[in-house]
Order: sequence, then structure tokens, then C-alpha cells
Amino acid sequence: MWTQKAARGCATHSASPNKEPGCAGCQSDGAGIGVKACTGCKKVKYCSRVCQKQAWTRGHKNECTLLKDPSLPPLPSSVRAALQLASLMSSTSASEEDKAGILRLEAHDRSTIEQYSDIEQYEVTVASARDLFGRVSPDDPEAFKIRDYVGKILRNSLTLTTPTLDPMGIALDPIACSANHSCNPNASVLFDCPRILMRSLVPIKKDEEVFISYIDNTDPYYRRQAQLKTRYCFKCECSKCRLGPNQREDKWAQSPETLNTKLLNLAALAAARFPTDPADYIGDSKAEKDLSAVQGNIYRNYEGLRNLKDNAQAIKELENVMRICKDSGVWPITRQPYANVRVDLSARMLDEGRLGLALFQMAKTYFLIDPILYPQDFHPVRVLHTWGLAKTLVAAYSSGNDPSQEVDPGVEELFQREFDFVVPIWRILKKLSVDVVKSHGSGSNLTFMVHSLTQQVREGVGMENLREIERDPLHMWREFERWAHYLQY
Ligand SMILES: C[S@@+](CC[C@H](N)C(=O)[O-])C[C@H]1O[C@@H](n2cnc3c(N)ncnc32)[C@H](O)[C@@H]1O
Repeated sequence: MWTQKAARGCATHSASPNKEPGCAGCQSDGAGIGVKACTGCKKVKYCSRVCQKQAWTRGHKNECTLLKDPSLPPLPSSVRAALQLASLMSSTSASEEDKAGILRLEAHDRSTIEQYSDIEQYEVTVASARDLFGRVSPDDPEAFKIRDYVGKILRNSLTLTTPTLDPMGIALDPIACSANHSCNPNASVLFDCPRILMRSLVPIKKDEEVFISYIDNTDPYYRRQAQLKTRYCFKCECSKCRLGPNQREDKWAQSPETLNTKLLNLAALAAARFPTDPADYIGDSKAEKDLSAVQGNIYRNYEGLRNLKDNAQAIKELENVMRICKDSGVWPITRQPYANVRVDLSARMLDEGRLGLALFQMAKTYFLIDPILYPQDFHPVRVLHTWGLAKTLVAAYSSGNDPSQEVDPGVEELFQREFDFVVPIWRILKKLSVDVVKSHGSGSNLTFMVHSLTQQVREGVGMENLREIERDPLHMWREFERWAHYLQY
């Protein structure tokens, strides 16, 4: 089952009455992809690429009816997911095999949820989903199974991401859901629409257990523990967690005692605004408590910014978050969420056409951060970041060679300094062509895109020239490495 956070409902269709609507999920025009109309409203359409799996379209039927009720507030994602699962299970178009797979999944219930607040949340979700389902399908016996469905979702759902790893909602797949969690996983789950891929990160022997990571395993220990407890109801005792809160993810650049005094006011402010969250715990000394308040503030700010539509505003605020990390004097650039904020900032800058600044941030991630957070060259996250960098280098190079395009001032300056973009483009793509097969498999969409671009560059530049470029007589690669140090934060 696939579900999505943001409900678009029938508004998408009515917003453009004269235009044949495209996909309400990914917003593509649907040309050449094929779109299917919702079986509920018969209007909103979803494409078979990103918003695939008919289940998604069927799930919309409930939302679509419910969203016509103006008295209803926006549905929480847990309620939405339960409604979609109930709707899927009662439909005739879901295969019996799919249904049997879902029915076999175990569910969490009051006995496995430990904290009172989480039980309360679970009961509210069950009651809301049952009530809403009853309004849409008054006589459907699936309503009585909603408690079990909520428990199944709580126990088994994985974060559904775009191919570039942006969270989109949740996914429930009987096979992917059979893997247990480790913060030091030997495999990863990737969404390569319409398929789910499970890829190994290290050699796995026959009969060895396959572990995936349900959460961002680059987060510090207490945050990982808190997330797994709240979302999946278990205490993680994986090989990394057994070593406690003193691994690389938890390290500070300097002792928390040296936290910049400017930030102490911020800490007091943050502590006053937010009750202590176990996810933010660092230690019991005054300095550690201050720092945990700052950390909580930073995580919450960042999470709030992820869905901000206004790019310019988001860039301003993300830069602010990064400045706080930098000014703290204790935050290493590899400690979360500093590292993730940088990646989001680069993506936002790209959307705004600020190629030069985005390139410098991406170079920092490429040279100084990713090799530490993701030690394997072919780690899927690292491969995706590298792919973003390669595409941005190509875009910068093309913009400077196309008189019809406005060149970003940062890129213009690089051209003036006679930087040869082709050196890093070729070196990165050549290696990426190999790594992407290991990370995503030879048949994945990403592999196809990486190989196509590599081929274009090979044909465009010519093998003879590329051999000279590989020799790099003017030391362009060394110059490129320096970019990682250009920006202050
Ligand atoms: C997707 S299921 C994994 C399959 C699970 N073994 C089962 O049979 O349902 C996720 C659930 O398995 C349990 N689980 C997964 N990894 C675990 C771990 N490392 N330690 C303890 N429980 C774990 C948790 O209850 C979690 O909600």
C-alpha cells in the first residue's frame, strides 16, 4: 500500500477546469506515462510512475469523499493511512495475494506500546479512522478491523521516499516489512518507482539476518532510540546502540562546556519553549542540558522548514539554522541535523538558480561529510548526493556555454578563473557509473539516468579529449577540492 502525506483531493481538478489535469501526485503532465482517474470522484488522476499501484488511487476515493466535508480538519497521516488500508482491503481490485500479505503482518497493540502518551495517540487514531470510515462506508465490516490495521501500520510501515530520498508518506509492503531494524544495517530499502528495492550494503552470508534501518541512522543515539520507541515500540539493541551514546554520531567538535555564550540565551529560550524531549537528551551537566535545548530547537526548526513552500524564505531560515550550528563552536559538520540541513539548503538553492553557492555546499558534502556518514562509496544516500553534484556541475557548465542563458554570478566567476568543469564532471560520472549499479542495481531508473548522462558527456567531449582531461595537467581536481572550504558555514 502506498500513501501520501499531502491530500490534494478534488481541488487539483477544479483548479484548472479548462486543462486536462495531469498527475495529482507528482504534478507531471502525464504525457507518455499514463494516468488513471480516481474511482471515487472520477476526476483526479494519478500517474502510474510515481503514484503508481492502483491501491493509491483507490485510497484516494475515501479521502476524496471525506475532503468534501468542510467541517473536517486535515487528516493526520496515521488516520489517513488506516483509512486507505481499510479501503484497500475492502476493494475487489486488490489481489488476494496482496491482501493475504497484509493480513499476515503482525500488529502493535496496547500491550506492546509502552508509553501512556503513545497509547493515547494510538486510541485517538483508531477512533478517528473508524468514525471516518463509518461515514464513507456505513455498512462495511472492515470498520471493525481498523484497530488491527492501525497496529499493523504502526508496526510495519516504512517511510516512503521519492527516488531522491525526500519523505513522501509511508509504505506497507509485506516483503520489505519482514526485515528487522539495525542502526548499523547490512541492507537498505529504496523506492525505485514502481518497484521497492532491497540492496545489500555489505556482503551478506547465507542464513545471516538482513537488517535495514527504519530511521535516519546518522542521528545521535538518544534520538534514534526515541524515534524507534515511539514509532515502532521497541528498544533498539543493535550492534551500534549496544555501544551506547559515544559513537561518532554523538561526538562534539569540542566539549559542550565551550558552547558559545551567545547561544546560551538561545538555549534558555528553547528550554522555556519546549518541554524536555528524550530524543534531545545529551547529558545531565548544565552545559549538556543547555546544548540539548539548542539541539532540540535546531531539530524542530529544521523539521518545520522541510515542507515550507516558499524557497527564498526556506533558504534564509536554513542558513540561519546552519549559522547557529557553526556559531555554537561545538557542532561538527558531520553531526545531524547540520549535515542534512546543508543538503536541503543546496537543493533549495538549485531551485532558485543559485548554482554557484549550491555547488560549494555540495562540494563540502561530497568531500568532507558523506565519506564519514556513509563509509561505502556506493551507499545509496552518497550516490544520490553525488548524482546531484554531477548534474549541477553539468548545468553550471552548460549555462556558461549557452549565450541564451543567464549565468549565475558564482558560476560566472568560476569561468572567469578558467575553471575547467569537465574535469570534475567526467571524474565523478565515471566513478558514479560503477557505484550506482552497486547501490541501485543495473535495472534502476537512477542507473539509467547516470549512464545516459555519462554517455552524453563521452560523446560530446570525445574519448581523445577525455583521456587528456583524465590526466588533469592543470590540477583542476585539486582546485575543485578547495571548493569544499570556500563557505564559512
Ligand atoms: C517491519 S516489522 C519487522 C518484522 C518483525 N520481526 C515482525 O515479524 O513483525 C517491525 C517490527 O519488528 C520489531 N523489530 C524490528 N527490529 C527490531 C529490533 N532490532 N529489535 C527489536 N524489535 C524489532 C518491532 O516491533 C517493529 O515494530
